[in-house]
Amino acid sequence: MRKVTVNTSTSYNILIGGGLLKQAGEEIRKRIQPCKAAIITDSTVKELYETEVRGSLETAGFAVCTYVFPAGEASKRIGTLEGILEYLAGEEMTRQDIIVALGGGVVGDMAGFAAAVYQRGIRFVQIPTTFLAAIDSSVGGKTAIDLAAGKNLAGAFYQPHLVLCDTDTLQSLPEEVFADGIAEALKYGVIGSRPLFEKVASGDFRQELDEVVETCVSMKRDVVEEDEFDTGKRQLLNLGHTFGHAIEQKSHFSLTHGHAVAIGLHLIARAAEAKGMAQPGTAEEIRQALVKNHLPVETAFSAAEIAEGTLRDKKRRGGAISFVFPREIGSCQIRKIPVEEVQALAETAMKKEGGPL
Ligand SMILES: NC(=O)c1ccc[n+]([C@@H]2O[C@H](COP(=O)([O-])OP(=O)(O)OC[C@H]3O[C@@H](n4cnc5c(N)ncnc54)[C@H](O)[C@@H]3O)[C@@H](O)[C@H]2O)c1
Ligand SMILES: O=C(O)C(=O)C[C@@H](O)[C@H](O)[C@H](O)COP(=O)(O)O
Ligand SMILES: [Zn+2]
Repeated sequence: MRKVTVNTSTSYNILIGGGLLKQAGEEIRKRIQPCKAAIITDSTVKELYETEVRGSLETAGFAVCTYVFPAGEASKRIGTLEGILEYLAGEEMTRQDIIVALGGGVVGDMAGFAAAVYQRGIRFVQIPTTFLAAIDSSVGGKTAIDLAAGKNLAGAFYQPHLVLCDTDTLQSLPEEVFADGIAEALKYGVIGSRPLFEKVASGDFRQELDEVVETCVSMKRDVVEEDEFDTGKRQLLNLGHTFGHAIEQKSHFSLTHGHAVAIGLHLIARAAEAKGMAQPGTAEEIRQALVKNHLPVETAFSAAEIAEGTLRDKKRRGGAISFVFPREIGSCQIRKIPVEEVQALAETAMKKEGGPL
């Protein structure tokens, strides 16, 4: 088992390894006295892993109840949050009890936000079951729901008490869901590690999953410890997300987060290169890595539509939005772009000799 420690407003461990689900109860009991534990999960993950986690918690002395909502991004909304909060109240959960978020990023973001606001905050444990959640969303304390206007527009910074990543659960992921995580893993590579980028780009790292998860969460840990509340360096983790979130929202969330980030990553690399900010060849290397891993690199939305969606980004401050631009694979910079120049930036990203991309 691998262990990464995160020292933020609260300190917690990320445990990574095969077979951890059956140790969940024991690992949680090492940190939290037996109490009531509400497992929050989605309809798909419930069928796969809830029984094992419930059994492990009960053996360790926890009294377990489970709340299930329909799988998918469409559930990451205020109605689901209300359902969870009313359920917790109906179960008479108190501040000494815990939430266990069992699932992908949607479950983690939803359950984390519920934990942040229920009785003004109860402890929660993340048990990620997608590659994306394992390397990214379960760590760092961003919790959120979507609004009709855009992605993650209501939420809280609220750190988990423990992250338990059983990498065996990643075996049951459909390929396209696994690929969502690959987009975020490539993002980490572009932000700060060419070796990671090359390993993930090769598509040949399934035998080294634990190591890849550890590398990614360690990179995220380093950034989040320095800037927990996203006022500076943490914005690097938004590489590919500024256009990506706009595309995701414009698709009415029919495009998954990871797939939208893949397109956003390619577009911003093209823009950086066209503006002379990135080493020539960077965008093509990113494009090839994405295509090799069956991720999209283009969108049918226009530059005007993407720019319009981008205006609601949380990195906007008045008349400017911060964008993360690659310099080369392994190095990025944050630059402010005036709102009125965002559409031109999107046009530059989409322009191709002889016509638009
Ligand atoms: N908080 C953060 O820092 C952060 C970081 C990145 C992404 N996110 C958010 O995460 C969400 C995307 O997360 P995701 O890609 O995990 O999507 P998801 O949670 O919707 O999971 C994708 C699908 O996989 C299914 N699934 C989950 N685990 C499975 C397993 N082991 N086997 C088979 N099927 C399984 C789910 O039921 C779902 O249908 C987005 O809402 C995004 O905004 C948050
Ligand atoms: O943890 C972060 O910080 C990130 O930016 C990670 C992203 O992968 C993630 O999608 C995050 O939820 C986006 O943050 P947001 O603040 O733009 O909603
Ligand atoms: Zn993301």
